[in-house]
Amino acid sequence: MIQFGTGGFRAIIGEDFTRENLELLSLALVRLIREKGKESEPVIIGYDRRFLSDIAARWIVCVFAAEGIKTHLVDYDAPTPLIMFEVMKEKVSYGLMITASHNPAEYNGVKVFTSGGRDATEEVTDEIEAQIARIQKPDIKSMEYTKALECGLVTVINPQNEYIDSILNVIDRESIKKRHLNVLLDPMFGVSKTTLQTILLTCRCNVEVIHDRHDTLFGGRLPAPNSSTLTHLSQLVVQGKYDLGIATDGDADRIGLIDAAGTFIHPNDILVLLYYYLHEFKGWKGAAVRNVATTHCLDAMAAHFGEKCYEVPVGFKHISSKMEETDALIGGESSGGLTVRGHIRGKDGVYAGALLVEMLSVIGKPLSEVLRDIHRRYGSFSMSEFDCRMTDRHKEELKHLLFEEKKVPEFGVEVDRVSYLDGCKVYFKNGGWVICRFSGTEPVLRIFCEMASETEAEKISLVFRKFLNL
Ligand SMILES: O=P(O)(O)OC[C@H]1O[C@H](O)[C@H](O)[C@@H](O)[C@@H]1O
Repeated sequence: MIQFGTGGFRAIIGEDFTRENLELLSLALVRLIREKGKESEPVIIGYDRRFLSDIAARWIVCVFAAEGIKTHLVDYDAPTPLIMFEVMKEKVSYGLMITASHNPAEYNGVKVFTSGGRDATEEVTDEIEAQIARIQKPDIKSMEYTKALECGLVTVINPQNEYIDSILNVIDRESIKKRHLNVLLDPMFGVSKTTLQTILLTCRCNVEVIHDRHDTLFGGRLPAPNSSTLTHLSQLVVQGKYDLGIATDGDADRIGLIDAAGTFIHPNDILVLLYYYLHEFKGWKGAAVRNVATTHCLDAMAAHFGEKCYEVPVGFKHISSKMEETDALIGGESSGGLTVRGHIRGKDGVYAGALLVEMLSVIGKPLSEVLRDIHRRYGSFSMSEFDCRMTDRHKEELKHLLFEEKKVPEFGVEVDRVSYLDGCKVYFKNGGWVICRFSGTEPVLRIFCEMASETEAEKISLVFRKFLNL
């Protein structure tokens, strides 16, 4: 079955990530493209380093070719944001990326992009799902790959230089050059190495890279940059006296950061630091957009700047839409994805990495010190994150309790309101909050809580867990 979640269609290889399903999805998109009258435009296709990604890309372009729709194939493992960039640059309506992003190695998937280089909205993915439901299997045709190339239905393209230059053109290269920073890059066996290393080397940083061989098992780790997966990077940053450690997830749209002291800088803090830097140092004005599970420190900062901060459900497509609607300066999520106005509408770990190096060069202070100043000024915010794997049956039981009976526990803190925008989020009168939601990318339930201190956040999270017997 093909079902789109928070970030595209993701499934276990051989279970639902199969040739048959990918061909179905391709034909569904072909039909949608015809319905929208966009059949004269090429579709941009890219893939990452996961098992079967390159082969899957060929299955897909061959279906498009058989239907007479042209595709432009980036025929090497590339970052997701590079494919989004190409969709934006070529001013086409659709693009596809074969990736399951940060999911475990047994997964693969497809992300769909639309005009401007952004994740397809739910409306678009619903339309694709509806098209899929109407397709009979014998309808599917496929052209031989070499033939598709010969008749110009598939064109192999390489937009890497333009993507790299688009980032180099907006960052402050001269300030970075002056600092001669030592950066340790961890692509987590994924796809950021060439682009991010080239950008940083152009800015005269000394860049060393770890975990860069092609390993479809991602070295046995989850290709998601978080405090537990980046322990090796953190040790090496300290041992090698690097100024910064930068990690990106499997398809390089998310970022993880380790400071010179080996401390993991949470994506919430990355967002806050960047918003502060862009607004106060670069003079780039505008609102911030965050999802329901991201720090409210952004709200406090935005209020102080006389700007707005908008809240949306989890999923970068919602961030992109809100940024478009409000012309916001920055948008991001606590899961490590962010983008800035003027670049692609989707999240970009490569661009975020370059901006963070610029920020470090310009501010010239350790990030932990800048964060301390920020918290002194805008208040103290501490987040506790809890993930729990669950079966479909257990999920249904909890859904009933939370969303039909609408029950929440007694937290012992005054409640301001409860929202069901995405999951169940309880806002407290003291500015803290707790959210309980089912992931749209993995079979897990997430409970995130933000309070003024870590102890309080843990305490509230525990109340929710006990209430749900987790
Ligand atoms: O919490 P989840 O539903 O698993 O989503 C976690 C993240 O997954 C993907 O990376 C999406 O692109 C993000 O927008 C989302 O924040």
